[in-house]
Amino acid sequence: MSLSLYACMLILKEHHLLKSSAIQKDLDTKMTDITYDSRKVKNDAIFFCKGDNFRPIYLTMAKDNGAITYVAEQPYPEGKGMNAFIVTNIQKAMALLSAAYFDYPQDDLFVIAYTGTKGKTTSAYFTKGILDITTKHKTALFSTLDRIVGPKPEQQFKSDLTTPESLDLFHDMREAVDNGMTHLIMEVSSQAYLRNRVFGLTYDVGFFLNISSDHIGPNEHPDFDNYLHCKLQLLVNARKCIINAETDHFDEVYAAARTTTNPNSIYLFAAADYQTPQNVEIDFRFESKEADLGTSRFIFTPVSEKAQVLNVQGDYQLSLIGDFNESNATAAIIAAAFAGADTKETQDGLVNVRIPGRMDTLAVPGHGQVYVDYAHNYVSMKVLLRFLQHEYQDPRLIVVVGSPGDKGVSRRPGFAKVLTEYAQVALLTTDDPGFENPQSIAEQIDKDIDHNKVDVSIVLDRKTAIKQAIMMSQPGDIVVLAGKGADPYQKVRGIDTPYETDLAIAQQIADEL
Ligand SMILES: CC(=O)N[C@H]1[C@@H](OP(=O)(O)OP(=O)(O)OC[C@H]2O[C@@H](n3ccc(=O)[nH]c3=O)[C@H](O)[C@@H]2O)O[C@H](CO)[C@@H](O)[C@@H]1O[C@H](C)C(=O)N[C@@H](C)C(=O)N[C@H](CCC(=O)O)C(=O)O
Ligand SMILES: Nc1ncnc2c1ncn2[C@@H]1O[C@H](COP(=O)(O)OP(=O)(O)OP(=O)(O)O)[C@@H](O)[C@H]1O
Repeated sequence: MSLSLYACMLILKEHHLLKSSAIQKDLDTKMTDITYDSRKVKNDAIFFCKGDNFRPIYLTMAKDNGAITYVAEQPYPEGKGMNAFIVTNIQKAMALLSAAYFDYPQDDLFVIAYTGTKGKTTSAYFTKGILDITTKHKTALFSTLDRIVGPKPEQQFKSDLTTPESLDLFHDMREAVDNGMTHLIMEVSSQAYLRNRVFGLTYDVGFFLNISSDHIGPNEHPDFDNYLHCKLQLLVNARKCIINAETDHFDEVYAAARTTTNPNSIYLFAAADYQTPQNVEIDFRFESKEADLGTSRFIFTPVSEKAQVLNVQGDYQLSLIGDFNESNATAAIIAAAFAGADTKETQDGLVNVRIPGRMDTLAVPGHGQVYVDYAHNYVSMKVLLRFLQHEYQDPRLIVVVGSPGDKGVSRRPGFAKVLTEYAQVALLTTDDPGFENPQSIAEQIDKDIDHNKVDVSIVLDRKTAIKQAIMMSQPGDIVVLAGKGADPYQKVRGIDTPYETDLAIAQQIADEL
């Protein structure tokens, strides 16, 4: 892979990003490496000076390590003797130049993108389950949990971000294409738009699943409007837009899709009995059928004329319980159908999908049923606890939960509200405290809980909290270990401190009984 100075110049000018340039060599000079990390620079690299924590010394290091060109929002004396592109927006410039450097790998992939406050990972894994059959394992996945760029085990690794930095995104797409992948399913976070990680990227099919208050705070979005605005950008950049008609702010979501997409390419889905306030026509419906505590069953029906051509009507079964997962699976069926899946592949692909940390369950002899779930804001906890309350017919709900530090501050009153509404016992504990004091986070949740309704204790050591919750539970009770999912770490003061996982701890406690 390579990129010439001339190509950089053209791309930056075309997008009105170039403020000035300093060219030391022939414009045909090619850069044969690309990075934003001085520690990774190889000879003849193009280096991006970006980020809140960028220091000019990194440019010196990059130059010493062989970078010949830098891109930045301001000129740096440290870059003397290098080619320089000074741009108005480094994140946009990096996205555009990375796409070009990696030779536009998105053009060789059918790209399915999911955004939404909740359900992205689940929908993405459901879609992968189906398309692995349809494409014979030629489907890549960029999710919060895993990045899968090929069929071999060494082509699968853990993600650090839901949506990677643009340079990494296009790099991994190129790897996927070179590994023979034909399809890509990706989760797109609101941060990805805020930070221009997906600037210039168009999706074949883009999904808007839902929106609820989250990710607002000093290191995230300034307010809800900004959060919604960023999420809507996915629809503006999708060739086909699929919207969960039951989402909050439906009017704004639908309007965003229509700004760039013909209504013929916009599809809505909803539960069988859901009526959109404006009487907009629903294209796909799903209807729950009788389920047991291990499986969900539902009927999926394309109802509009334009939806019926997809021909994936049928009865579907999931190994992942939770009525919200039927909505997520509906999205996956639509995505897979647009990618060419038929009903049989879809049924076979969905039935065995399990996602680490989503509705994992464990029966503890002599005690309650344990659920480990990644629910970590008001809405996701509410749908989870409401579902368990309904399925188990008003059991005693014992919930172990904490709220992360440095972000998502609105989750704290949200947890207090949902615990008051549904739980009988709450053990407030530690969940990625970061640079905050976990005791103080727990107290912030605790102060808004109605103590007449919920028996609350603060047990900061998460393992101890889990043990106490399980040991106090009686047969018939439900113990919910919420928020961490399958995370094998606690983020403490900038360090991912190893953590055994909620499920492993629960299993260990059960084994020791
Ligand atoms: C706020 C945010 O988006 N920050 C991301 C961003 O950081 P940044 O651009 O500010 O870069 P930085 O970490 O300040 O580092 C400065 C630069 O110096 C470079 N450097 C550093 C050291 C050195 O020796 N040499 C060197 O060149 C670094 O490579 C970097 O380019 O780029 C980094 C990658 O280069 C990301 O790791 C980082 O994500 C942070 C850690 C993060 O946690 N982000 C969260 C909020 C996030 O994006 N979450 C969403 C999900 C939430 C949602 O649903 O909205 C996600 O998509 O994951
Ligand atoms: N459609 C949905 N509506 C509400 N809650 C949901 C929905 N789907 C999943 N959840 C809840 O949210 C949790 C996280 O689900 P999932 O990982 O699929 O979402 P996500 O959008 O990827 O989340 P995040 O951005 O936090 O990583 C689940 O464990 C479940 O409790």
